[in-house]
Order: sequence, then structure tokens, then C-alpha cells
Amino acid sequence: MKILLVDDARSVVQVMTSRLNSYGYEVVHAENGQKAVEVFPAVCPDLILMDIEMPVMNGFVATNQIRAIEATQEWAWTPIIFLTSSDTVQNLITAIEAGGDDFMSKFVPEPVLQAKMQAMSRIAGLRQRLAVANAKLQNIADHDGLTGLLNRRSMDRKVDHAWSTALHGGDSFGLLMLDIDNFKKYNDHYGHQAGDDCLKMVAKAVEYVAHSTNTQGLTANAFAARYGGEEFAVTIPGASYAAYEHVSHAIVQAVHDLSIPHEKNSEWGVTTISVGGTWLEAANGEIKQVFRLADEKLYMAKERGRNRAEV
Ligand SMILES: Nc1nc2c(ncn2[C@@H]2O[C@H](COP(=O)(O)OP(=O)(O)OP(=O)(O)O)[C@@H](O)[C@H]2O)c(=O)[nH]1
Repeated sequence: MKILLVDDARSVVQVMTSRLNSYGYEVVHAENGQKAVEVFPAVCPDLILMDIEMPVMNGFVATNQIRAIEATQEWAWTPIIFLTSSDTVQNLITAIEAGGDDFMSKFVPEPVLQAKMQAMSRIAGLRQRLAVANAKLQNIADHDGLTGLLNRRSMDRKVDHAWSTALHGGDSFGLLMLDIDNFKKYNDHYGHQAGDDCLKMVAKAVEYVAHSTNTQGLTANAFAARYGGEEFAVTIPGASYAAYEHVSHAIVQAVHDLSIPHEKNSEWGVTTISVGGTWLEAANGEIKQVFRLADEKLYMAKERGRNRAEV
């Protein structure tokens, strides 16, 4: 357990630190409330032991500011125990009202300190497990179960963010809508399970293209998502027209090159994809319009024979 000990009295810090170290806890020291607020985000303590009366900033104000920092994050609550020399009922109430969780005398007997730290350490362990479980749940909530790509919900969120960043920065914005060709015939011919496998492989190829253009520096933040059914979307914020065009053709080629047999797909005999896109030099208007235009281009790609990009 990592403890942020906030106290201006050297003697208290020395004694407390050596006691806490002897129980196996790591201690980081801040000499007043302001220093504690400054180091809090980087230190990320499991527990804060906070003195009340300190120069520069007292413990109540510091606690308030730490709670304000935590309010900007999800599920953040670091236990704060106030340390004081005057162990009164009124001090206890004030401490809890100021955002603290407990109250302890600086001269607390050894066994009581040890027991309290043991309880706090259990809470720290629980918080860590909750953070891991939360991250897993978030990952499940954001991704499509079949393909592993971002799902529609998280794509919408990311697209909205990318669009407003492009709007404010006067940046370009590209969007590609992708649809596997004659996929109903694929399912009808090879079965739904094989259709699922095909969707997974195509999704991997699409994601690979988006990712590799980022790593090659052609695009910076391109990302792929499953739009629904056998449709995908690739968002390409802040990239040149040439890069956007490159991505669209590279996707068509990459899916063709997977060579997934598809006897019923016109003359190709393998699975192919059609792509429709929109690219704006300086983002303006509405994102809905961008999707509509990309959809129209996708329709055009289907009309003109499939296995192609219309951008
Ligand atoms: N196996 C499988 N099939 C899916 C999934 N989602 C959608 N589909 C199928 O995708 C097919 C889409 O068919 P259509 O919309 O007619 O389009 P298409 O056959 O690809 O024809 P074009 O788009 O005109 O080339 C349907 O048969 C859906 O059942 C899925 O998760 N797994």
C-alpha cells in the first residue's frame, strides 16, 4: 500500500514514516496541503494521512481540492484519514464533512495504527480489483463481441469527439463506409458459422490497414469499427486526401488478398468489399451529413460493380 503522508512537523513525519515502513507500507511525504494536491495525481496513493493545521494550505482545503481532482475521473475515491492532536467529537464531524473518511490521533497507540492500516490495506486491495474489473467491463462494453472491433456505441462516441476536434481545429475529416459484397449469398452457401468467421477475418484486415497507416505516419488517428451486420466504418481524422484515398483502396485490396473463397461472388470467387467515402478539407456542417454522403458513395460502389472504393 502506498501512503501519502501530509504533515509539516518533521518529528511526526519521522516517527509515522518509520512505523508505517515497518509494517511494509511505502510512504511518500508532502510538507503541506498544497504540496499534497500537487503531487497527488502523480503519486496515486492508496491512502492519505492528512494533518489539519499546516502552513500554506490546511488539510481541509487540501482534501477539498483532492476530491475536486477525483471528481474529474470515474470511480475515484482515495481514503483520507485526518491526523490531529485534538481528538474531539467536533473535529471528527468536521473532518468527515470536509471529505475525509476517518480521523486519528497522531499519538495513536501502535496496535490501533497497525489495525487501522490493515483495514485500509484491505480497501486498497479491493479498489485495485475493482479497477481491473471495471477496465475489463469497459473493454467488453466498447467492443463488438464477434470481431473485437469497436462497436457502434463506442464508435459514435469516438466519431463525435474526432468530429468536434476537427471542427474546432479546422482540420480535414475522412469517413469510409464498408460493406462486404454479396454476403447474404456467402451465408446461404457456406452457412452462418462460416459467415461469422469470414466477418472476423475481414474485420482484422480492415483494422490492420487502419492501424498500419497510422504507424506509417500516413494517418494519425484512423480507427475502424463494426457499424452493424456486415458493415464497417473507418474514421480518418486530420489526414490528407491522398492518405484517405490510399486507405480506401488499401482496404479493398487487403480484403481481396485474404482470398476467402466465395464462389457466389461474381467473377472474383473470393470475398470482396465495397467502400464509399467522404473527405472534407476543413470540417464543417454536420457529422450526419458526412455519414449520408459516405453511404451514397457506398451505394455507388455497389452499383458500379462492387469490389471497389468510391471516394
Ligand atoms: N454470419 C453472419 N451474417 C451476418 C451478420 N450480420 C449480418 N449478416 C448477414 O449479412 C447479410 C447482408 O445481406 P444484404 O444486406 O442483402 O447484403 P449483401 O448480400 O452483402 O449484398 P450487397 O451488400 O448488395 O453486396 C445478411 O444475410 C445478414 O444475415 C453476422 O453477424 N454474422
